[in-house]
Amino acid sequence: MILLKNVSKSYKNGVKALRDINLEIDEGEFVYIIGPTGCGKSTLIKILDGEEIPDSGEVWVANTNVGKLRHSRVPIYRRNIGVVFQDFRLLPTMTVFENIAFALEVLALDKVTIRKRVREVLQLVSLEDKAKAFPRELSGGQQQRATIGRAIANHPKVLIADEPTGNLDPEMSKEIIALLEKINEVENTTILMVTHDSSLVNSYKKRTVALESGYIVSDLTKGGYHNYD
Ligand SMILES: Nc1ncnc2c1ncn2[C@@H]1O[C@H](COP(=O)(O)OP(=O)(O)OP(=O)(O)O)[C@@H](O)[C@H]1O
Repeated sequence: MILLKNVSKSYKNGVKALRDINLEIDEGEFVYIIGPTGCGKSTLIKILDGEEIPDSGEVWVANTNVGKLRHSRVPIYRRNIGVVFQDFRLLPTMTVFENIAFALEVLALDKVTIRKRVREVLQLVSLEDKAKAFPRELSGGQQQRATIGRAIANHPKVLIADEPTGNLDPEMSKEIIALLEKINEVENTTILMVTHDSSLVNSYKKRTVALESGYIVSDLTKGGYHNYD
């Protein structure tokens, strides 16, 4: 599903954000990407969603050669990927239902199909009773669940969650991990969760790829990470 071959990326200021990255992630996998601040996690995400182009190497996501994607093809390619950030980014003037529906309306799907999928998603993220609520009326955890619902509405092949628990307390963080696991299982979505929270990674024992100074320093199938910072 995801394949990076000898990928390197430097910025104009000379910072080498990623160095010779080799990574293969199969369809349906759940993988944590962990590492200290500045290790290259965001750069990796930007390369996967076509926002940045690597200096060298190959990047394949869902049979698309992302590094070679023409600029005009990026929006269509991004339909394969759902991205969730730590700061939710829901539209404040729309209800939860409308926020999720909006992700499908831009794809010009018909109304009946949209309503059916939004109801299905609301059930999956356990927000059926909040369909008519506005984001400001929700707790942080509920807002993040709505954001995740919006990100998966279009059945993306890959869901990238960039520090999705960054603004949440430990209890809500657990809820979000449980939801991501459920989506991974029910929808068979390949999930990449970026975090710097080693305690979280160590309590869920899933494949964990650790980055440091732009290098992959470990890739362990049953988790495990020790931050030497
Ligand atoms: N647009 C940019 N221009 C120049 N340097 C950049 C740019 N974006 C990131 N960098 C640098 O590249 C390195 C990797 O940054 P990146 O944002 O990928 O790290 P990160 O692991 O996501 O960090 P954090 O956990 O703080 O978000 C850092 O040294 C950063 O300062």
